[in-house]
Amino acid sequence: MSAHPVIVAIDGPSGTGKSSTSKAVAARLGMGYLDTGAQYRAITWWMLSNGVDVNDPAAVAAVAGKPEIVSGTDPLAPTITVDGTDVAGPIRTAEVTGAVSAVSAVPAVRTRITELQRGIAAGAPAGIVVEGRDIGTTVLPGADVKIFLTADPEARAARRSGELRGTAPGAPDLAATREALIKRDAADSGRTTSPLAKADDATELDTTELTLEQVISWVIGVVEDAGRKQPRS
Ligand SMILES: Nc1ncnc2c1ncn2[C@@H]1O[C@H](COP(=O)(O)OP(=O)(O)O)[C@@H](O)[C@H]1O
Ligand SMILES: Nc1ccn([C@@H]2O[C@H](COP(=O)(O)OP(=O)(O)O)[C@@H](O)[C@H]2O)c(=O)n1
Repeated sequence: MSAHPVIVAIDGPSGTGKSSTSKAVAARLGMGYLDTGAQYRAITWWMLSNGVDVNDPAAVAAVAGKPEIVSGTDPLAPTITVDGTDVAGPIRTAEVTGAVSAVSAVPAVRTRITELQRGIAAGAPAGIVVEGRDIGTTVLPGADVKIFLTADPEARAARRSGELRGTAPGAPDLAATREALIKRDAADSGRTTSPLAKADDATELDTTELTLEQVISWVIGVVEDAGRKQPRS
């Protein structure tokens, strides 16, 4: 038994395997799971649905406190609602994907969502795997385990494109997906407030040549090692 519920932070750019890995690790270790990207997508969906100009940071900041975002943390059935509406599907549209970097760069949005994330992590009785862009650096700098996943843009675009083709008829082709992904990485890495970055004490894993199962096993190994090193209660 560890002294406190274990907190695992998994960061990295799009298509590196954060969501699939985090869900599987959490499920196998009996922990909670939080997709922070889904929360930024949810607030972006609300802005678009309410006619807010997502390219006007002041307009976004003025209403950043309005939507109530609730995340369910069961890794086998994660949920996300905005003001009680299930938005799991709508937050994955190309429109939301195209607007999310602008909305998530607004400091008032980040403050609000970061508070929400810290509350969820602090209230996770069995520990939690939290995935995103700034979890190890900003949201949970004291996390027990910090992992930063990377992969070549080609591999990431191919994975994302394959996924979109499976779920969204008329999805953009590989080149368009690659271009959109690189643009979003640059915006997320270049923003002033809490950019996408590897924490100094995070362990990096390049997943380009690895199967998902290999990545999952490696992360579980790192989490179990950290558990062994913790002081016993
Ligand atoms: N190591 C891997 N090898 C091949 N495909 C992978 C690997 N990791 C993830 N995938 C696939 O790539 C897609 C994107 O993975 P996802 O976990 O959503 O990445 P992220 O959360 O980092 O954007 C999914 O379809 C997933 O099944
Ligand atoms: N911790 C986080 C997580 C996501 N985000 C933002 O939310 C967007 C969507 O995140 P996501 O994890 O759903 O992205 P994908 O991995 O699905 O491509 C990112 O491109 C970032 O702009 C963020 O700013 N901080």
